[in-house]
Amino acid sequence: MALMPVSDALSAVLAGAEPLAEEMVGLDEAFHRVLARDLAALRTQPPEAMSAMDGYAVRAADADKPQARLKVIGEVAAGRPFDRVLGPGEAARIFTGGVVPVGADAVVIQEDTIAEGDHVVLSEAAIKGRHIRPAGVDFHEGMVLLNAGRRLSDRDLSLAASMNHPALPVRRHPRVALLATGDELVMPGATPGPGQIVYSNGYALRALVRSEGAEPVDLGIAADTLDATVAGIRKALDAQADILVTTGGASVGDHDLVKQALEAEGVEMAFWKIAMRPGKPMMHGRLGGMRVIGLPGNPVSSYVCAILFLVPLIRRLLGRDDALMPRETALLGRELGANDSREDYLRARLEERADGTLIATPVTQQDSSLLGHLALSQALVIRPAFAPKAPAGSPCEILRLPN
Ligand SMILES: Nc1nc2c(c(=O)[nH]1)N[C@H]1C(S)=C(S)[C@@H](COP(=O)(O)OP(=O)(O)OC[C@H]3O[C@@H](n4cnc5c(N)ncnc54)[C@H](O)[C@@H]3O)O[C@H]1N2
Ligand code: MOO
Repeated sequence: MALMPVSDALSAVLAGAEPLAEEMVGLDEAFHRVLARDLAALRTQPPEAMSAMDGYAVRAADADKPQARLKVIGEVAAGRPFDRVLGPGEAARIFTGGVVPVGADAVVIQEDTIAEGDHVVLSEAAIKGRHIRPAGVDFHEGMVLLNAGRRLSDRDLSLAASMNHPALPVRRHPRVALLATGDELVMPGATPGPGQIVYSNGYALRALVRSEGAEPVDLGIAADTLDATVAGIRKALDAQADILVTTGGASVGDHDLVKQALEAEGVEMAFWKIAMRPGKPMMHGRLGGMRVIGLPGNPVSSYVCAILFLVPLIRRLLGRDDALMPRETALLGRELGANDSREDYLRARLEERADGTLIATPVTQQDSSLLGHLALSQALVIRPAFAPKAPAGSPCEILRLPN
């Protein structure tokens, strides 16, 4: 049977993935959360024309050349506006953030003035509008400055505060349950017995899940039995996981029981096996509201599939406006042979030349068990199925790996 193309598999994983419910959180908690609704300013900033400097508010027409001598009629500090109108020949002492008095249309900085009792002499001419921040120069009440679907940055939090929002509507964290399978797995730090290997996949996956704004739920390691795998799936349901990610047991061996266990629990499989390397035995299905992604056990396969399928799914559930990872163009750092029927995702080193050109050099060993090469790679080079031989220097598509 022909394997499912990667793009069809991604469409199946994302089909019907609607943003999760919203919740209100305080500004400090909103960092890197995804905004659930467009956010409009609740006020105009600055609310009135304000001075950008310490000095004197003046009427520019009174002081269009140096040596103008003006009467100082009062003082304006930030938060302490003053209610008099500036008349001809008058000035007001003003400090940064002070509301510019009615009648004034320029500020002369303190360094360009000489105070003489209740008068001030300007050593520079005043220029209309100079050192004044007009009302609303930053934003006006009602303006939408942050859009739904945006992952909030540190600067966004200050902007939202300035818009006078003490709390923001964000999408709740998707819960991602991770269930490893394999009799051979022991935890890091243990002394592995004959043939045993150290469990590693979950660490990268949980970190990736967390960095994408989802909440990982660790369901541990299930033994290679149907009962243990079914018990793990039920734990995911009990944990109200939005997504269950299994690792291992996805292929065709006698001990690969994940698909069987999922189907026994009523999972409707959308696909099993895709035309991709690494990641061929990946599967996907649904159990009620829980989406299931069955990843292959090889550590590189599970990670690459998580980047390609799990990350966009989490982003869709968060309602992000950038669910699909951007692809870039680079030049190949070495020759590649012709590809077969599986789309290839080659681990590659990435360098940037002085002129900005990216050079992606696939590591020579691409076996899907090699974590050393994965850790040293910064990108995946994407080779379409049946791509012909490509010489060094030819353009290729890449996907950057997260840091
Ligand atoms: N006859 C065939 N054999 C295989 C095929 C195939 O099409 N026909 N596909 C191969 C491909 S491609 C992959 S990928 C693997 C995936 O198989 P499974 O998903 O069943 O994975 P396991 O057999 O359970 O494990 C593979 C490998 O990875 C190690 N592993 C598993 N989990 C972890 C973990 N959490 N941390 C670290 N290492 C883990 C496991 O010990 C195995 O060495 O199947 C091929 N076979
Ligand atoms: O496609 Mo499997 O995922 O090589 O290694």
